[in-house]
Amino acid sequence: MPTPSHLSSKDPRYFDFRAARRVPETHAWPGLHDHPVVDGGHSAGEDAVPVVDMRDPGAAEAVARAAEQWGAFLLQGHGVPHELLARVEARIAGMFALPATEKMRAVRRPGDSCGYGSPPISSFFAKSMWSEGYTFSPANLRSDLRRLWPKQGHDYRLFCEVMEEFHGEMRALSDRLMELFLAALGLTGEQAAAVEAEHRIAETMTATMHLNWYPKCPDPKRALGLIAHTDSGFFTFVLQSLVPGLQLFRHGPDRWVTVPAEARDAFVVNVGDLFQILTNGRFHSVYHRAVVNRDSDRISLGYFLGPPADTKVAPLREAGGKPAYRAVTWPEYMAVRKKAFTTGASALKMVSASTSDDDLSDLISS
Ligand SMILES: C=C1C[C@]23C[C@@]1(O)CC[C@H]2[C@@]12CCC[C@@](C)(C(=O)O1)[C@H]2[C@@H]3C(=O)O
Ligand SMILES: O=C(O)CCC(=O)C(=O)O
Ligand SMILES: [Fe+2]
Repeated sequence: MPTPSHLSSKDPRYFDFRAARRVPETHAWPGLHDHPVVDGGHSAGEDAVPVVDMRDPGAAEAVARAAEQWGAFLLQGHGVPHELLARVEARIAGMFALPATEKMRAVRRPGDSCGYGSPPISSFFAKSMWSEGYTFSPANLRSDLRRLWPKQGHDYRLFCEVMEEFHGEMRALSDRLMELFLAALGLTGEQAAAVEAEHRIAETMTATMHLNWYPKCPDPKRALGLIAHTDSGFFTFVLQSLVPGLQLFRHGPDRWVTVPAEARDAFVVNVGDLFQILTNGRFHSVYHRAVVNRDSDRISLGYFLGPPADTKVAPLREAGGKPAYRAVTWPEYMAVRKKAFTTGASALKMVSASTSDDDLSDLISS
């Protein structure tokens, strides 16, 4: 049967992770061990991944420290019920356990942000990752999910219901976290309300969900679950199963810090590139990757928040200092980042205030 033209040779349709007895060259990444890996558990001293408890009166200061120094933290006391998170995880596991032919009905088409298969970033690399992913928009949940379950049966209904409930909780939590971030910048409640009235940041934020499945791997030292990257939006909540695999990059000395996975129901919060721009560099995005292991599959969920596609993001006056970045929309930033991947440059540097209007529009359009 002819292969649909939108499938590349890297499409997971051609690779059965379950049957693999070794990691082939197509999936073997060089340079994975250039930096040591350390544990980021709570007793790890300066490598302990910061923890923020939203119920704590000192939460805003804890967010400020973590967002300035790490660009990431574990979030506890968020109020999203354990029982809901358990149902979400069970439904995700069920979705990834579908036969490949069924998952591939929803394959990501070129240029689409939603769909099944490798995440968009994979198109910039020659090697394939040891994972499958599924991206969808909670705003179009029912129609997006019909590509996966065209008959709209029992599994479709349960998946949609649980994801709608989860999205409801997460969208409300996103507003609360945005308030906490503004307080962390030093804004009083009144100033934060004025910022929101002027820019409508929290009100207009959009959510995208990306689910990751990292099958167990016969030779985890050669393979990579998700290539090192920064998230591009404002911030991301990551829910990881009890299997560790997420690593955060830290400088001085350069190392990967493994985020502990045993903290029941904690979300990892990653600061994204557009938030670095919005906060004028006060909070910085975090470079992170996911590794795989020999014994267990791993599942994670990313709930990505960012501005609507037509909204320019520029440094907030209230963040202080001379604006360090130019104003960009999310799609414009993605275009710059694409360019950066192909040239090895830094996308954030490319949108710094020192880039001229003309150079920026060249970068976006070319
Ligand atoms: C909202 C988004 C962020 C994301 C691109 C996307 O449109 C949907 C998938 C997201 C994801 C998940 C895996 C890593 C990542 C870099 C990628 O390729 O797809 C992120 C994107 C991002 O943060 O830029
Ligand atoms: O699997 C993980 O823990 C990280 C996932 C991630 O970074 C992403 O989806 O952007
Ligand atoms: Fe990420």
